Amino acid sequence: MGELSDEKKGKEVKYQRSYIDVLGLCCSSEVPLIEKILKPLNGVEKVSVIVPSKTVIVVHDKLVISQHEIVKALNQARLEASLRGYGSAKVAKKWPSPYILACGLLLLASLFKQFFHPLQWFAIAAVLVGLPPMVLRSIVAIRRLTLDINILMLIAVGGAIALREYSEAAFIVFLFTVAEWLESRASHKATVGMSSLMSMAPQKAVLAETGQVVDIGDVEINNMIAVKAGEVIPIDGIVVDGQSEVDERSLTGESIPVAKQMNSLVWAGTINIDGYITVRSTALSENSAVAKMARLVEEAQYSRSRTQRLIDSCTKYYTPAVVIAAAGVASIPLLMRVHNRKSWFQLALVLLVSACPCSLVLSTPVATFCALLKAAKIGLLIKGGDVLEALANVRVVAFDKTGTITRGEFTVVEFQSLSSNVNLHSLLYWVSSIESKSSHPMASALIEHARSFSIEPKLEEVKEFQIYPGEGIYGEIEGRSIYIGNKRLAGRASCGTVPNMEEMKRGVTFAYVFLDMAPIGAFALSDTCRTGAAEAIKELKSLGIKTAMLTGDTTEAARHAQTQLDEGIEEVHAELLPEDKVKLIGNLKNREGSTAMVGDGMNDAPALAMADVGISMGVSGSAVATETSHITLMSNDIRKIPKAISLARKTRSKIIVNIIFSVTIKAAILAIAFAGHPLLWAAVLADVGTCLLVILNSMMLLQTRKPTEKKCCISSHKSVIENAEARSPSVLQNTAERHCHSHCCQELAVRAPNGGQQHLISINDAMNDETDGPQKEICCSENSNVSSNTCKSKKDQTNDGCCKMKGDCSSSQEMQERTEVGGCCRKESCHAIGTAEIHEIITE
Ligand SMILES: Nc1ncnc2c1ncn2[C@@H]1O[C@H](COP(=O)(O)OP(=O)(O)OP(=O)(O)O)[C@@H](O)[C@H]1O
Ligand SMILES: [Mg+2]
Ligand SMILES: [Zn+2]
Repeated sequence: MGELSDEKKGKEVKYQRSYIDVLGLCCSSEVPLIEKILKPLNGVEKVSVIVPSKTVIVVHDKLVISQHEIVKALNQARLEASLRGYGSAKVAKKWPSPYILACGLLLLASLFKQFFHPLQWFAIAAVLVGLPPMVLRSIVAIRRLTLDINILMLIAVGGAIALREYSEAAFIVFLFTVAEWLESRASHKATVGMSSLMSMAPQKAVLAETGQVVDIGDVEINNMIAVKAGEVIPIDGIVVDGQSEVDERSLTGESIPVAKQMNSLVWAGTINIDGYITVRSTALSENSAVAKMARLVEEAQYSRSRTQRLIDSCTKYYTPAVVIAAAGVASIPLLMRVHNRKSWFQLALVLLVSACPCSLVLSTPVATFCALLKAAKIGLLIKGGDVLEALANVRVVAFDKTGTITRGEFTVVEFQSLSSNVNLHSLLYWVSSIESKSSHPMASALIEHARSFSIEPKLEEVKEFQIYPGEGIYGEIEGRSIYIGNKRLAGRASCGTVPNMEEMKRGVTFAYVFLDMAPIGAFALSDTCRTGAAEAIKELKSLGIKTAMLTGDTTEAARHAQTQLDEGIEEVHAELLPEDKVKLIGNLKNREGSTAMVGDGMNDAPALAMADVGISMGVSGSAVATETSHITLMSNDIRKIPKAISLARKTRSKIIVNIIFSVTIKAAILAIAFAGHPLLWAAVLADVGTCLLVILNSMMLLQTRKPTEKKCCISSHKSVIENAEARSPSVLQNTAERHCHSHCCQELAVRAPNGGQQHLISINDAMNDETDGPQKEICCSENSNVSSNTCKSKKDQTNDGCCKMKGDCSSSQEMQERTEVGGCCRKESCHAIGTAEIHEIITE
């Protein structure tokens, strides 16, 4: 075993993954060519070609073949390959090459041949200027025995010249080269997105102890890494020293910075905004969340969707069939000596040009690629085009409750002993010690509860620990066999009757503690719904999708959540075992059609696998759930689910439009040709034009509409800070800490008129609420963009969170990073974000 893993490790070190930009990759018909060039090379392990972004990914043995040798091999075939370094996306060719321009000018001149006949020779010159790259690529393709678009075009040009239609020949060359340039420009955006995803984490890290800069590949688990303000965190890990705000947008798609202190988890590729932190690495660089994400997006490229497979298998026959037909149309009239041989020959050429299936071949992968990229940007990891297709067809979405609809952050509302022989103290001690071995969300609440009574749980005292999924846990402590869980567990504990805990607050989760065939304790916990859960359900409904809740929790807890969601969920099933969830998903699939399941826990994995689309929660969610699922929500925001479904549906319609477009245009050109008007230039224009339009149409998926929820509450901060300060500073402090610790206004505390009770509402509700002014105060006391330690003291902070005077900055080192804005200093990075957001509010 040890030997095997050593070997594997050696392999990982030896193999390198290189990203190569190939500008000359214009059509998917060139994929086999690239594979034929690279696969036979010694040391090349795997080649994958991503057409939409013109990227070739090569896994190779760096000792046998270097990156530069691979690039050289591609360049020998005139593929304009170049190595992509870290963080550098290739620059799109802004201007067409001088050859293309010269070709165009000569062609233009030749069009005036009516006035001056010798001008027709300019067309020949145009062909000669524009042709060389096509010829060189054709030669390579012929040598590799592949038929590619360059060869087809070359034959068409030759044919046009043979027919003495020089302008036509020049036109083909010009159109073809211009289209290629336009395509590379169009796909530039996709390429940038792709490479930014793949090179999000830096390649170097600074060791905290020595200050030494090392290659990220050499960082081992449990190394201490120093990350300065403004730097990208290079590795996944735990903060062991310092505190900071981290921008996790690259991973979760959330624009709100997250506060990190001791023991917080941080991820590679996220940006440390304003503090100096030391991070203990918890994963090797190649296993970081971002590396996994990049690998998944990458793999999603070669996992072809059903539509794509269908198209690919059609075009496999289409091209040769059309080429053979063209040969027939050209040669048979020649042999039969029919009189209008010229028009038959023209028809053959039109057929030949139409044999290129590029727009049809590109119709699905480009749209899929753009959709996956877009999804990754908003924090949704979708594992392939097939998933996207399935998602577009979803009719029902089923949710797990704890940790999915609710936060999974329980608080103990009641804890009592049911037996006169057991005092509360020992009961709490036993329960908390056994729960220390569980990772269930209830466990941490129970442990906290015990600690609040100064009882320290002792993990090491627990023997024979066991988990009963959907029921509870079992453990032995101080020689006692204790079961903790719901009433199902009574059977295991051989306890006949379970007391009906009417006195426990209704509508919350409750559970029992059993010892020696009798219930000795009972406790009740509560949990609240996630921000945006109700909204997500509402949005799903507006998309015509049914929702269901499948929970292992009590009926009361399920009802409680349902009430919080405004009775939005159509089907609620409670007190389920993991296998019941699987059965119910099966039922839903039969009854309603395509079903998605959203869950977080390890016990949800079977249901996730059973569903047509399994969606798991969070980078920090259970690993099993993440592995089994088809989609991972990088942030725990379930509002991303309706977004994902809309995206999938949009992608589906883009693909349909692309296919219809490609097929009808090609069919029209062929029909016109067979009807007696073989227009060669139109055929070429249709071919390159549809290709381009398919790409542009798909790229529209990448467009970002500014989401309204991004509105931040700087203006509302102000009013609240002012109002609260006017009343009492402690109110402000309190509100800040209780509700606004996550920096911005995901949630706002709203004070009722006359200083009544506070309650929480979501930012959207607050923004949408028309009533404004004195009756309502929206708060989020601290400025979201400026960390609280910006100024030496809170008093020095102005309403929008900056320090009044430069001298108020807390340290000279920090001062350098600040800029002076309107007489106050704040951090440069904050300043940038701050202005952007203020601006947004003003314009709205
Ligand atoms: N560690 C534990 N301590 C106490 N009770 C437990 C524990 N684990 C599970 N239980 C009991 O089992 C029930 C269901 O377990 P679990 O939460 O794992 O199911 P689930 O299907 O994931 O439900 P949910 O929809 O609430 O996430 C819990 O409500 C609780 O009563
Ligand atoms: Mg669960
Ligand atoms: Zn084509």
